[in-house]
Amino acid sequence: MKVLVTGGAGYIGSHAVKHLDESGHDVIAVDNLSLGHRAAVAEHIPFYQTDIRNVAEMYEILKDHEIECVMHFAAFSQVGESVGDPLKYYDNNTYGSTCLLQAMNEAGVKKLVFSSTCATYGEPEEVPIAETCKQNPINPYGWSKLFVERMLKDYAAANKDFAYSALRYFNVAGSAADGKIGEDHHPETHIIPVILQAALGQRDAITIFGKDYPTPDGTCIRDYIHVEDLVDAHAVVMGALQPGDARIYNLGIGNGLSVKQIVDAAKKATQIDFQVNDGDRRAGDPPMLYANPSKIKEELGWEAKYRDVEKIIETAWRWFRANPDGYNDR
Ligand SMILES: NC(=O)c1ccc[n+]([C@@H]2O[C@H](COP(=O)([O-])OP(=O)(O)OC[C@H]3O[C@@H](n4cnc5c(N)ncnc54)[C@H](O)[C@@H]3O)[C@@H](O)[C@H]2O)c1
Ligand SMILES: O=c1ccn([C@@H]2O[C@H](COP(=O)(O)OP(=O)(O)O[C@H]3O[C@H](CO)[C@@H](O)[C@H](O)[C@H]3O)[C@@H](O)[C@H]2O)c(=O)[nH]1
Repeated sequence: MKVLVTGGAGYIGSHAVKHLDESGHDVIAVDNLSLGHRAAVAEHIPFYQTDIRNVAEMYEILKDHEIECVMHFAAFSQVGESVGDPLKYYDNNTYGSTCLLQAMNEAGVKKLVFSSTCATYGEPEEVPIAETCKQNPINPYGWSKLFVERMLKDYAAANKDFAYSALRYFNVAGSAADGKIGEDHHPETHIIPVILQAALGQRDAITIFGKDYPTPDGTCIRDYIHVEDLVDAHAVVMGALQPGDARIYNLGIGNGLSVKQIVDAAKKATQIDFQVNDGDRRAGDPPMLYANPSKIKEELGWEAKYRDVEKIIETAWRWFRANPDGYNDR
């Protein structure tokens, strides 16, 4: 299929571009490089440094390449930042997706796979979280994505030949197994890369944000899925999309792990006893998020291959040790 990946130079988008290319699809990448890295996209892949809010340019790219499906990763995604600067999130994530849909509409592109998030569930009424769980975000980031889900539902209702999927990711981690690409965020806020920076000596310590949550060890619980499993699920979902489809899936493993458990797993994976400090809660963090991942397994036969977080951390550790300065472009 001819696929355009937005946010293709970012962490997950670059893994999607690589996976689609290696699976024989015709893939092109768009990224404004506000956070992404040109070197994360292989030279032979057509790349456009374009903002998704530029409808005219996006229209031209979609038309020129006769794109059949868009995988839409471009967004800002830091929960804490979204609490302090909500307009930044509504502008880029919600309005940006509106612009993208306008360009797709004009260019006649009928398929979209959208990066949603388990942050749309807020503090879920029950865990594990099924897709039917009420969506009630507790931070602007989650709202900025939930609005897009709603917009897609309304757009699909008005355009019966349109097909889309909203994939609600839990916490994405790890790096390509062949070590070619990895995670490089500035600033880095995600727990696993922050820990690995501490293990490399680039940080004095890591801080656990809150030990007084209503969880067994008092730290927040999340569900960590390997980035290569995640992008594989995208390709499977894309292949299943038929006109009129609205496929909503959780992408997680279904295994809730606390921040303390992640710290312990990282100490084992790295064999380094980095310093761990206790800190206050971070604004906007729900105590417990983990998936019921059975819907995608039942409907499409897909499930994650990486089950062990230590193995996931090992792939990230390999990338961090080989590339201590990431793509070295900041
Ligand atoms: N990382 C996670 O754990 C996680 C979990 C749930 C959902 N998500 C979602 O997955 C997607 C990708 O996340 P990521 O971790 O790869 O983030 P990332 O920051 O590494 O990648 C996002 C990319 O989008 C680009 N971008 C941002 N705004 C743009 C715009 N207006 N026009 C063009 N390009 C733009 C950035 O330059 C960056 O390269 C996001 O939509 C995020 O909300 C991520
Ligand atoms: O230095 C740190 C960083 C994080 N945490 C904690 O670790 C957990 C995971 O945090 P992080 O890695 O920042 O991920 P989340 O805040 O859970 O958000 C990620 O996962 C969400 C889905 O759960 C996505 O929607 C977001 O885009 C993505 O950033 C949270 O409890 C944090 O409070 C710490 O204790 N110390």
